[in-house]
Amino acid sequence: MPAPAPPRPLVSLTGVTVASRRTRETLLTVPALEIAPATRTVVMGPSGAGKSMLLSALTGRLPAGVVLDGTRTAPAGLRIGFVPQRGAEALHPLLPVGRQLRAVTGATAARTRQVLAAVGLDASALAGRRPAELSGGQLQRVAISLAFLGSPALVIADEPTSALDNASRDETLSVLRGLSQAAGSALVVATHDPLVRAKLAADLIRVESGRVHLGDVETADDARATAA
Ligand SMILES: Nc1ncnc2c1ncn2[C@@H]1O[C@H](COP(=O)(O)OP(=O)(O)OP(=O)(O)O)[C@@H](O)[C@H]1O
Repeated sequence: MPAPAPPRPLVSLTGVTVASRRTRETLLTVPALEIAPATRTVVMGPSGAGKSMLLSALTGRLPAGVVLDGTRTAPAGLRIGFVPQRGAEALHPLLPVGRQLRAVTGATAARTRQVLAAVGLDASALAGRRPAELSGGQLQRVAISLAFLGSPALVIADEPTSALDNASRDETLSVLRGLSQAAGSALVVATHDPLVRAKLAADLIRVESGRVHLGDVETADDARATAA
């Protein structure tokens, strides 16, 4: 019997470059990259290397002032959830948290309660509280709930733990891993922290000086660090 065909990737980038519209400087080069369903990947690299730009290229939503050349393919209507560095960035500052989760996603109160419970939060305790009344770790878990309430096939997180203490970091990674596994969503996380990769048991993409490398290859940055 022939082996089953591998699942179709959620997003493929082929021969992609992203450049500044004004200066034409190339900011990111992606020879070939595929994100398969239900996989976990971390994107690592020095500050300014192009990690956030790669996340934007994967979503197909680029910041103003840059242009993408090459081929990005993704199924029509691909649902993508996004988790920012600070949960507050995903939330309206004045609306009670429970109400805004339902208003933004259209989810029922029961489903909202269920997803909040999955990240360790009690919906009734949050119902009347605004984002400023929650801790950084709680806000990050609310942002994760918001991302998963939309039933995404792909969740993108940009430095989701860099503003957290170690305990909140571990909790955040544990809920990201647990929810993505339970929902069958692929997870792509940009980070500076090698522990994030270990705790997520994720594949690795390196970005160095705007160029994407797949897997545990030694980059010029690694060679310099080893030589130092
Ligand atoms: N809207 C934009 N227009 C032009 N250049 C940009 C724009 N956004 C980012 N850049 C440039 O693209 C390059 C990559 O930036 P990016 O934010 O992807 O880096 P990063 O690896 O995520 O860095 P950090 O870890 O510090 O967040 C940088 O040189 C940055 O100045």
